[in-house]
Amino acid sequence: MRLRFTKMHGLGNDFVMIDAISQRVRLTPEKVRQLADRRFGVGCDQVLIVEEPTSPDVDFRYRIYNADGSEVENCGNGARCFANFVRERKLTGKQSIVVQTAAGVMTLNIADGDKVQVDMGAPVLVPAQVPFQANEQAATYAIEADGQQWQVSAVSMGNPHCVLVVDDTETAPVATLGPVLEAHPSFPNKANVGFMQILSRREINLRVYERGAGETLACGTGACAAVVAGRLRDLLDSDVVVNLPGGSLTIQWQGGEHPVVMTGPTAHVFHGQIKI
Ligand SMILES: N[C@H](CCC[C@H](N)C(=O)O)C(=O)O
Repeated sequence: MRLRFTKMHGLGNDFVMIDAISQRVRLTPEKVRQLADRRFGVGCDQVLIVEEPTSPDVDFRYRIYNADGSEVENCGNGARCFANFVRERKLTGKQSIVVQTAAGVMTLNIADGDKVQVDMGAPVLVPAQVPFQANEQAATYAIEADGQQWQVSAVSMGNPHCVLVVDDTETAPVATLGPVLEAHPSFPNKANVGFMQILSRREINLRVYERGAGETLACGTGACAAVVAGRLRDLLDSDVVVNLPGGSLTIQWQGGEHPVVMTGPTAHVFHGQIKI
């Protein structure tokens, strides 16, 4: 199959974007892994596919695959790139784009300049819906991992996140503890693991070991989940600058059922074709 694609990134979290409206696309998990492979393929953290909408009140269907071939519910940096991708390809001229992912429906708003603001919806904290194994909902949970006990928050932004507070993201055990918590039995669908350093009530440093992709330079849903976790612990205010290795995002959350709003840049790298 010959495939046209566009390579984009959000703060270095990189994507192969595929327009499945103007071309027939049949991707198996194996072909996703091949596309994502940084030596034998194009190379990316996630593959994002734009499809025709499945209902009249939605502009597009948006499928998200991790580099390991797993289909997932949501991708924050990907949503920003998606918004610019569909406008760049003149698939829409709207400022506000309604998309359906495996997690449900979300609205992408194009902010000024190259910044894109995304209403990521309200966080889900009920353990069974994250999903996370706990008898009752709490701001933090004690779990055993790697021979130690950790206080973690369990937050869903459509996709599951495990967030812990560390003294210094530079020295945090991301490479060793990340994969252990990603596959921890308390998270039946696995988890993206966020290591958050509190700089002030309005700024954090964050590193994320992503489910199905490993540590990435940035994670949009991870930034949202970290701010939610920080507010649940009363460590953060409602508007927070999140510094990731690839750059900074602005996350706003008023608490409760309010949506988490993420604003940040996107970048176009190149167009290409590949035979897979
Ligand atoms: N690895 C994530 C999907 C991509 C999320 C991330 N790239 C973002 O910007 O939110 C998961 O398995 O839920």
